Order: sequence, then structure tokens, then C-alpha cells
Amino acid sequence: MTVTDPALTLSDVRFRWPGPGSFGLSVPEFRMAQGESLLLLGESGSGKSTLLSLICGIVTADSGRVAVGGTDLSALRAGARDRFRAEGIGVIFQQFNLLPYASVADNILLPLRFAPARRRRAAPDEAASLCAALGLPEGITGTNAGRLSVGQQQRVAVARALIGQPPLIVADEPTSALDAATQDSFLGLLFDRIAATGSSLLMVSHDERLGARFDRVLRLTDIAQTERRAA
Ligand SMILES: Nc1ncnc2c1ncn2[C@@H]1O[C@H](COP(=O)(O)OP(=O)(O)OP(=O)(O)O)[C@@H](O)[C@H]1O
Repeated sequence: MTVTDPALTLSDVRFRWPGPGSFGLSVPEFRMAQGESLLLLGESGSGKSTLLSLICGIVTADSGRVAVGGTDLSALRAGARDRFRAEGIGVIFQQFNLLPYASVADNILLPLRFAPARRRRAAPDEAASLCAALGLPEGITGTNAGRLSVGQQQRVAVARALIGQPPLIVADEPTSALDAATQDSFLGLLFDRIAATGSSLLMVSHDERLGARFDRVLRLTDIAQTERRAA
């Protein structure tokens, strides 16, 4: 990535899940600048997670270009795409995807295992300092993730996405399980970290109330057309 590359570019992208009656999505043009925070709103089932899967290279476009920090994901083979994601994208999944029998520290450090450059960027005590910055109790790093409250798991998922300062953070409805007050403090902590590292943040949600903190708020329907093929 150079200073002039956008954080993210989609152009003429088309994608459809396999099978009869499947859901399809097309995005003519969508860009995010480096350091930008953007909230993408859409109803449940509108295709938000599908779009994030395309951006993370978990699935690949049928046609068109998805470029993250100037790298065209469709030019990479599956293994290289997985490594690229581990190096360059911090992902906060809707269901957190923590390993319940692994410690908080091991969960947070997991992406670094597959990402040598990101590992080199991470400070030796970064897992513990992220936990502290995200308001998790001291000493929690040795606890198994499955023993945490939902709000604590959410914070661990954020620490795992932030460790090693990936240039792009992608978050799928990360506040859906939190009450309004906890949501607000959670977003405050997330935005403090993003501001400190200069990472870009793309969050998808159905919750319009989150919009105030973001540089830009769009609806999925502003950037994408969706359709379901007849079964
Ligand atoms: N793995 C899959 N295989 C086939 N179809 C899928 C798959 N994942 C999602 N879909 C289809 O894509 C449509 C859009 O789902 P998606 O999860 O992208 O929406 P969403 O906006 O993220 O919804 P929610 O807010 O409820 O998570 C779904 O209705 C589903 O039919």
C-alpha cells in the first residue's frame, strides 16, 4: 500500500451465492479513503455480511475488482488471500468467533500467527495493553474466552482485530448484543484506538443510532443492487 492508495475500492463487482434461488449483489463503485470511518446501514438479510465477505476475500467476486490498500484480491490464490487478510485486515465477526477453550491472550494473538509483518508491528505486551485500553479487567488475559460475558467477548474480538495495527478494520454488527450505554463506551474505545493507529474502519449494522461517530454513513442500497434469482 502507498499513501495514495484508497483503503478499499470496489468497481463493477458482481457476486452471487451458488444454488437455486440464491442471493446476488452488485456494486458499481465504492471507495474508502485511508483513515476513514464508514458505517454501512442495511436491514437484516440485505447483504451486509456478504459484502464484507467479498471485502475480506472470504468469497471472491464473479467479476469486477475488489482492492484492499491497492491489492486486487481476485489476483490472489486462496492461500495468498488468507495470508493477505491476516496481514492487512482486522475482522470483528458478528458472532466474535473466539476459541472458547483458548485464553484471552491466545485469542488476541491468533491473527499474528499467520501474519509475520503484523507480528513484527505488534508490541510485546500489546495484547495486555489492548485489554486495558478496552476496559477489560486486569489479569483477564489468562482466562479462557468461553468464560467471559458477552460484552467482554466483544472487547476481546476487537482487541484481536486491532492487534498489530492492520490498516483496515472490518466490523459486522459488533454492538448488536450490547445495551445502549455499553454500546456507547464500546464505540468510544474502538474509535480511540482507530484514531491512534490511523486505521480505516468499515462497520455494517442495521442500527442508525451508531452513525454520529463515523466520518460517513451510507446505506447498502446507495452502493449496491441486490437480487434473488428465481428458485
Ligand atoms: N453462505 C451462504 N450461502 C448461500 N447464501 C447465503 C450465504 N450467506 C448468505 N447468503 C444469502 O445472502 C443473503 C444476504 O445475507 P447476509 O448475511 O449477507 O445479510 P445481512 O445484511 O448481513 O443480514 P444480517 O443483518 O441478518 O446478518 C441471505 O438472505 C442469504 O440468502
